[in-house]
Amino acid sequence: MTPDQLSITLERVAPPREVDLVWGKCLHVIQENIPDQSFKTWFEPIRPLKLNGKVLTIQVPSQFFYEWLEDNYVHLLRKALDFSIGRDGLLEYSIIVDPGTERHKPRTVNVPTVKTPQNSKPDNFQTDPRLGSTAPKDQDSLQLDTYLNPNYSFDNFIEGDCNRLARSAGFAVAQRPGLTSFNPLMVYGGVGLGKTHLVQAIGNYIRNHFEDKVVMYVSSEKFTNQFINSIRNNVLQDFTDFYMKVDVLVIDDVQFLSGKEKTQDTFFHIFNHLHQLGKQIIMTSDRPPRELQGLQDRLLSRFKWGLTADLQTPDFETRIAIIQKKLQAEGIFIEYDVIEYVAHSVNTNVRELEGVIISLMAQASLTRQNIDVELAKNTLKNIVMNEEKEVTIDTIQEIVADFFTISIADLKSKSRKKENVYPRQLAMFLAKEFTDLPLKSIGYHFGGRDHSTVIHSIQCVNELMGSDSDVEETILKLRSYFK
Ligand SMILES: Nc1ncnc2c1ncn2[C@@H]1O[C@H](COP(=O)(O)OP(=O)(O)OP(=O)(O)O)[C@@H](O)[C@H]1O
Repeated sequence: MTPDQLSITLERVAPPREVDLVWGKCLHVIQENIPDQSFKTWFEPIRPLKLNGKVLTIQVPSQFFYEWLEDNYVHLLRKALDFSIGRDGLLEYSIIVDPGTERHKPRTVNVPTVKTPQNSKPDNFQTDPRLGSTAPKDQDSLQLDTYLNPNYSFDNFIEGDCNRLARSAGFAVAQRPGLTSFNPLMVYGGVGLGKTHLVQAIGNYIRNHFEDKVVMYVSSEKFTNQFINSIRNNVLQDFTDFYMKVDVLVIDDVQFLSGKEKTQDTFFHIFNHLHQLGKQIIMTSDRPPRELQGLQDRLLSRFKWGLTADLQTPDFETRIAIIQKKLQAEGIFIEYDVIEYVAHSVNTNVRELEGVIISLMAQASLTRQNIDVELAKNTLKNIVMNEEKEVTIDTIQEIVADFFTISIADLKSKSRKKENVYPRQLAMFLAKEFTDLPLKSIGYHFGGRDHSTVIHSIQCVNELMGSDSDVEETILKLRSYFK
């Protein structure tokens, strides 16, 4: 290296910032006082932002993260501040409220006791000046855009086989509203599978990329209430005029219009008017148009003019990706085996999956435990027990292990001993019968076996049942526990 190169290298090394040094001292104290795993989870993601006199500002990834620190580590943080700044040191949190847009919400906390959180302001619902509407300001008044939730975006909508068509059609519509052949775009699917998320993402995208376009998102329920109010207040013309002026109409849960003839008549006219003008119409429904009973045929036939795309239950890999995205948004780190366990166990819909993750975080916060598979199991057990009384794979394993007086560990182990193999095969057989889990997931719950082992076990039990009355009797007994 020549002296010139050396001097260049030296010039590039920035001196450490004071805030980094101070936070480094804090971390030193913290690391000495808590397990490595907790340190990694709760302190590594923190970024020191600035030091203003004795006030240290740190950036935390989410509201949840901040609350966790406050609930669990406030005394440790005080100790760390005493060491690095002194007893009059103060800590200020900067919370990332929306990771996508990097907005920050300052929140000052004088460790250990004084919190001065700034609550987010309620949405400022105003009538929209672009339409000159004079509708009164109540919850069913006519307002634009404000019903769009900015948290729903394409970026945080995970793509998988379950939603590929709907997502790409949605994205095409968002890029060229009214100009594709997907007009109307009808997205349908079961509860909690992302219909609202997807159509709101389309609305948000259009709003952010086409300033002049007026986007209206409304649930069919709200639309109906507005319609009824407009008749009551003798302003039906204002109501239809309002909707006929929008560029993009997103109407959620159209199955709700079922049986409401007058509302359907008005919607029909609005639909025709907008469609003729090349305005974009986007709808969701909990079932395909052909199954929408109580809707007029003339509406149903129009729903089919554009594209109808469905959302299916996400597969295992998509569930993993959804959980990871959710954790990332919350700024939480959870070991992969826990994520895998939850993804294997919750295969109904995304809302439920998110619910489990939130319960898990809450549970961990309340009991001050690390988020591990054991905690996930207990959380899931409680949710399932309370809400559905559904048979879970854990229950099956517990009952079968008890029945044969072997341990659950043996039931799941690789042991080839006869006294373990037979109960294991029976448990897999019952898991197939009583849960909706795919074979791959059942195998996963039995020590990570693959789906062909599960098929083999089920075949063995079927054969034994036909040839051995004791086996048949055992199965009858075991079944009775789950019915
Ligand atoms: N593909 C996905 N990627 C990320 N999050 C998703 C995805 N699908 C759904 N979600 C999340 O799951 C939750 C439920 O989704 P959403 O409310 O859009 O479902 P829905 O189909 O409209 O349900 P409902 O029929 O009850 O109205 C939301 O928090 C949403 O963000």
